[in-house]
Amino acid sequence: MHVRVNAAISADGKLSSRRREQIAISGDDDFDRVDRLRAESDAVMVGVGTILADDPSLTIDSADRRENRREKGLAENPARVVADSHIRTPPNATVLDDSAETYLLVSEAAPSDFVAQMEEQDATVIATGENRADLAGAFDELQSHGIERLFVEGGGEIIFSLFEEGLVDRLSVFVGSVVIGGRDAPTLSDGDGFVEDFPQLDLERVERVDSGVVLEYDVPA
Ligand SMILES: NC(=O)C1=CN([C@@H]2O[C@H](COP(=O)(O)OP(=O)(O)OC[C@H]3O[C@@H](n4cnc5c(N)ncnc54)[C@H](OP(=O)(O)O)[C@@H]3O)[C@@H](O)[C@H]2O)C=CC1
Ligand SMILES: Nc1nc(O)c(N)c(N[C@@H]2O[C@H](COP(=O)(O)O)[C@@H](O)[C@H]2O)n1
Repeated sequence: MHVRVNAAISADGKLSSRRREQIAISGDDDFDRVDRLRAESDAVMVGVGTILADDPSLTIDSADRRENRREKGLAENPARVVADSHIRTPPNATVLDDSAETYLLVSEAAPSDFVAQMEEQDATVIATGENRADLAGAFDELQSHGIERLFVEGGGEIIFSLFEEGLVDRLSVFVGSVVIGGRDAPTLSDGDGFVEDFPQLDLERVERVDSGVVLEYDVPA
């Protein structure tokens, strides 16, 4: 499986403010770049923190791109994947609507009545890991469902875990020309953080987009 991570950060590295509300850091051109990357993927993934904060759709905006996928025999939207160990995704979350397939990556500790409720809503539940979803194991299972190109849009907790487990192949970051600040505001990579063996990146491309810049990195194995 090929895993690409993308996020938009402020010039001081934040994904959002301390209120953890959705903030449009990207401008129109960057949102369009992200829409193209979604269209080129088999699935779009976020952590449940992003579901609770943003209630995203994770679908493709452009009708042309959806049509293009249909012509290739693909579903008009990529699948949606939510890392959600104990099922905190609300039953009325937009990712559970019928515009795309949805996978929930849960742990074996996820309450069985919540699992049943998600399955009733046509979500596919993949259980790995004792108390927290085991991402590597869950990705193997996603591959068996035909997901080869996974596009991860955040947030900071899930991005850290993916780097920690060596699961990231590519990273693109839009750096907006704004300062958000706040010691409790989420950053691109949160979790416990690294103290040694910091993942190294190869900077491949820098492009001015909107009033910011897109940095495109390869992540060597
Ligand atoms: N600017 C941007 O591009 C973006 C901004 N955001 C912003 O980021 C914030 C949300 O980020 P954040 O709170 O970090 O949430 P995340 O979306 O990273 O979700 C984190 C949650 O995912 C669950 N999870 C399941 N398995 C794992 C695992 N193996 N490793 C880590 N987490 C796992 C955990 O909950 P549990 O233990 O219950 O499973 C964890 O709390 C919001 O403010 C949102 O607006 C989000 C995306 C993009
Ligand atoms: N690329 C990008 N730029 C920003 O400024 C953002 N705030 C985000 N957020 C991500 O996009 C998701 C919203 O998706 P929908 O438009 O609802 O499909 C949001 O949940 C974050 O993952 N991204």
